[in-house]
Amino acid sequence: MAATCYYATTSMSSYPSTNRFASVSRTGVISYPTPFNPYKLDAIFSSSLLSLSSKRRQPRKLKVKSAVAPVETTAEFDEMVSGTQRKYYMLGGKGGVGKTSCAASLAVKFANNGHPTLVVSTDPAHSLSDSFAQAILCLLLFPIDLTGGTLVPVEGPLSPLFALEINPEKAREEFRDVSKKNGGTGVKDFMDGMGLGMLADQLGELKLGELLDTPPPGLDEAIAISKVIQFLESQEYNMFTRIVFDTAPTGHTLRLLSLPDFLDASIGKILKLRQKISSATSAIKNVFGQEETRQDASDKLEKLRERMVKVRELFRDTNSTEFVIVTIPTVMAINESSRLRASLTKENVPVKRLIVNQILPPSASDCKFCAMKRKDQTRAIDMIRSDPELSSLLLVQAPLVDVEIRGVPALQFLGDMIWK
Ligand SMILES: Nc1ncnc2c1ncn2[C@@H]1O[C@H](COP(=O)(O)OP(=O)(O)OP(=O)(O)O)[C@@H](O)[C@H]1O
Repeated sequence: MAATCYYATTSMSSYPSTNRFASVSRTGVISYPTPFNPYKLDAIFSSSLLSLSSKRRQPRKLKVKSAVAPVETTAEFDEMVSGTQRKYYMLGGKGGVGKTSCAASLAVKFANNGHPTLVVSTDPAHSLSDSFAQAILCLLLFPIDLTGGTLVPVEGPLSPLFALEINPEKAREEFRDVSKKNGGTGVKDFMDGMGLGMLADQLGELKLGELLDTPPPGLDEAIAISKVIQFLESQEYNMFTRIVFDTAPTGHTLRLLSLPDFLDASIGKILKLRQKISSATSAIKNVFGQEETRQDASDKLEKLRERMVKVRELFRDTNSTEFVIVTIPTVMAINESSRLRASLTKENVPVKRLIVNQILPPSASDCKFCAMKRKDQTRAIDMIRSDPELSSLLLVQAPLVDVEIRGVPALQFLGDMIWK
């Protein structure tokens, strides 16, 4: 069926041409986002904006033969932005679907709507720096980059926006050091030497060596998140009212969800064991003079356990946290999203929104490739509507744009299309 639409003719290579990408209502009327208005400063630094000089012309009427006709839903951004109490948004999904772009665009949108915001990447393969095109700014303006575990200001939004990339290796080392001191091979050797073989066997059961040498996937992220929570509790960071997490791909996230329970139990056992060792060997320890070090390690381990419990609680707190699933309109990605939702439900993690990213924009004249692709995407979107895990979620559609999303103006533009 033919539908009337407006088609803004601009050069394919110029960034603002993305305003051709529109949403299609049930009745087939296509509406376009508000005109793009980049910041001047960012325009200087962001390579994606070098071609801003091309002129935008007035839209003209065209007839469109076919287009993916998704049900028009909004992300209900009003609800996300309301209130000044702190809220956490975790964006996750299959690798490469656009988690970082969506997370960064949400962070920019929050900051532009009055929320001092922090966006954190806990994905071992960070791309937050790339997304903000911050490396360019770093070289010119800041002596630091996002990867150093330091909060980096992101220039452009109306309210403060900071970005942080956690170094998972460092976080893991911290855990390893603490655990080794308290229950790892050091203690085992010590106990063996003291003829406490039975307790040593119990340690063996915990497979502590394995845990420390080849940490379970998700451990890095759990520790990284717990560290973020830890420093957000300090007064210095009270100002942040929105925290956006760009999480690692699905598999990691799922393991992360069950990890706090596992670690909680393991660390709990280690601590109990530590108490047993303590009473059995107090006389010997006094001779060795190690009591203080061990107590210190015990305290650290206990703190780590508490932080893990907090991560678990945070993920499940409906009042302050939401997990947003990001996907693309392919059968494989949607199947994975469905499994992710099922696991999140099982773990009592609140999910309300599903972002379907990279939807082909409507076009007046599809080539064969585009027509096929569009059909494929329509089929995939239909799958969502009949999927028992996904159909109840708010389905938010994000168009595929013709340039890479890099830099604050680009993220703002994407954000204005997704977070409405
Ligand atoms: N709607 C979109 N239109 C065009 N390009 C997009 C869109 N969304 C994301 N991209 C591009 O796709 C690539 C991957 O995006 P992004 O890094 O956000 O994905 P990711 O899910 O975080 O990836 P990873 O799992 O590797 O961390 C980037 O080059 C990004 O610019």
